[in-house]
Amino acid sequence: MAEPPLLRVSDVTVRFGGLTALDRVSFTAGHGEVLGVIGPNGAGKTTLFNVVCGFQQAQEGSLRWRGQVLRGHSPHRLAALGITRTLQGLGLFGHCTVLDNVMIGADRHARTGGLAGFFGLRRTAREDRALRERAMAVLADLGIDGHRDALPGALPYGLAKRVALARALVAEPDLLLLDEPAGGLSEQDMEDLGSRVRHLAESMAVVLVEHHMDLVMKVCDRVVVLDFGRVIADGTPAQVQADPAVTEAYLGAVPRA
Ligand SMILES: Nc1ncnc2c1ncn2[C@@H]1O[C@H](COP(=O)(O)OP(=O)(O)OP(=O)(O)O)[C@@H](O)[C@H]1O
Repeated sequence: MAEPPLLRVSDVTVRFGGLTALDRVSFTAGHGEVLGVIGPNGAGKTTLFNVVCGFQQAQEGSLRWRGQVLRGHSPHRLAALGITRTLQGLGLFGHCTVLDNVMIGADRHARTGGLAGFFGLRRTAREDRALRERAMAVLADLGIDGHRDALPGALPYGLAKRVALARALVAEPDLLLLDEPAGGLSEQDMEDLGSRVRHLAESMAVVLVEHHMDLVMKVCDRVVVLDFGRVIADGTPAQVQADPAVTEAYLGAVPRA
């Protein structure tokens, strides 16, 4: 029997009062795949990201991870499942060094997770050393190991974004969720991000919620397009670009805004 996709989102509906932010949204994300989620302002992208992360509960529908329904899905259980995320902006601890920020992301592997793991309360010296080595390896892979002792605020934005990515990668996820990773990046940083995401997809699935169309079209294997909370297209970049419903959603967004 065929393996189930890593993540299956089925008929997810989220309402805020009278407003339906997500309307029976379904899609899958599979190993080795970069899936883009796009849509005009207010289409439901952030809400969808929040549902997958467990920040937001869906009123209807389900999430399946490796074929199993996720119940009581919450953000602090994500890394243990093998799912990590970067948020819009940085989300880093300003008073912690780059290395400590990255080590915080590793609770999937540390024996003690969360804050206890972070403060080293019950982590053994050996676990701590292994975690430090893994964090340093991820920093080196992203070309920022030279900044391990810096505070994130002292780094240029593009490098600080890489720290946020390193923190998501140190837990060695099977699914990486990126919420607007290109926001605030220079052209060059965006190029680097694009090749990095392609490289990452060799060992995991990546879901990319993004406004920068060039990046999405260049990097994604498949693109899901939302409009008014509904999936209006799901296909390759070429297919969604040629889809009149997608063009209309984006053109229609101008007077709507
Ligand atoms: N907590 C909330 N309470 C009420 N309405 C909300 C809430 N969060 C989102 N919405 C509404 O749900 C809809 C979808 O919003 P969402 O932020 O998910 O869209 P988006 O595609 O991420 O938009 P953008 O591209 O502008 O970030 C919008 O109409 C928004 O105003």
